[in-house]
Amino acid sequence: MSVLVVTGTGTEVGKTVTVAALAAAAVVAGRSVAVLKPAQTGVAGDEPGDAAEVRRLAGAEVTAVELARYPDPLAPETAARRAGLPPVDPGEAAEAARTLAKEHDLVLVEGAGGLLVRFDGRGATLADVAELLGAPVLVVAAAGLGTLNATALTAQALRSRRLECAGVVVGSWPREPDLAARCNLTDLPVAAGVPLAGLLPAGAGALPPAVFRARAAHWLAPELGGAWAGAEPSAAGPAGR
Ligand SMILES: Nc1ncnc2c1ncn2[C@@H]1O[C@H](COP(=O)(O)OP(=O)(O)OP(=O)(O)O)[C@@H](O)[C@H]1O
Ligand SMILES: C[C@H](N)[C@H](N)CCCCCC(=O)O
Ligand SMILES: [Mg+2]
Repeated sequence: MSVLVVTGTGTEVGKTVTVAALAAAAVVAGRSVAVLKPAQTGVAGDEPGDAAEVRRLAGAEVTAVELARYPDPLAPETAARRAGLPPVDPGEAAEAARTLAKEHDLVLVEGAGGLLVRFDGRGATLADVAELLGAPVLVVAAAGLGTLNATALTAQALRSRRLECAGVVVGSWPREPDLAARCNLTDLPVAAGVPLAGLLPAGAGALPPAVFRARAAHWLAPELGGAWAGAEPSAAGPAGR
């Protein structure tokens, strides 16, 4: 059983849809999968969060676990404080992942926002969870101008904590990539110091789940359980290839 922590260079970069693709490729390959979202913010009541979205796209075989949710769409520390609720403890998050790893071939842990977003008043972050687990961290990045700096900063933060970076994935590859995006196919791995390990085509999250599951492996490199050979998604978009 293995645990993979998934962070991003920020929020809204495509972590959830990337986690869903990782889960789908593993399910299709006959592996058991759990997704853990330690801190879900910006959802209230019984609204579906990221873990539920992963299960919707990757299949009901996926075990989806959320440790805490807070209504304000903010960093978990801030959202917990404003809600008067206890923050997520990184030790509890790591223990939850270990427990899931006893019964699943693959456990995917999705952060909230970027790597150093605070969980609690002590400044604990997803990096602390990864350190406690000794788990590699996959970085999900944006495609276009600005992503090189954000990716390099995230990779540097991982290295400074002696955390293994499992690669960088572009969370939403545009149908008509501009000059910066096209150059980033070469420059992103240099900025990150690790290989480019996948491209999620823009719109992938909106595909019918059956199509998403059938295509997910094409978007991820073999080291992530996929069959992506480095080509850009076809212009036909995520459904086509
Ligand atoms: N490849 C994609 N296909 C379809 N929609 C996408 C894709 N990437 C991102 N989005 C959309 O952008 C929004 C943010 O994506 P996503 O939820 O994956 O971000 P995130 O990095 O997981 O954010 P958070 O920090 O809240 O977890 C969502 O509404 C999602 O539908
Ligand atoms: C609400 C959002 N979708 C995420 N769940 C939380 C993102 C926190 C980002 C904090 C920050 O980097 O400014
Ligand atoms: Mg998400």
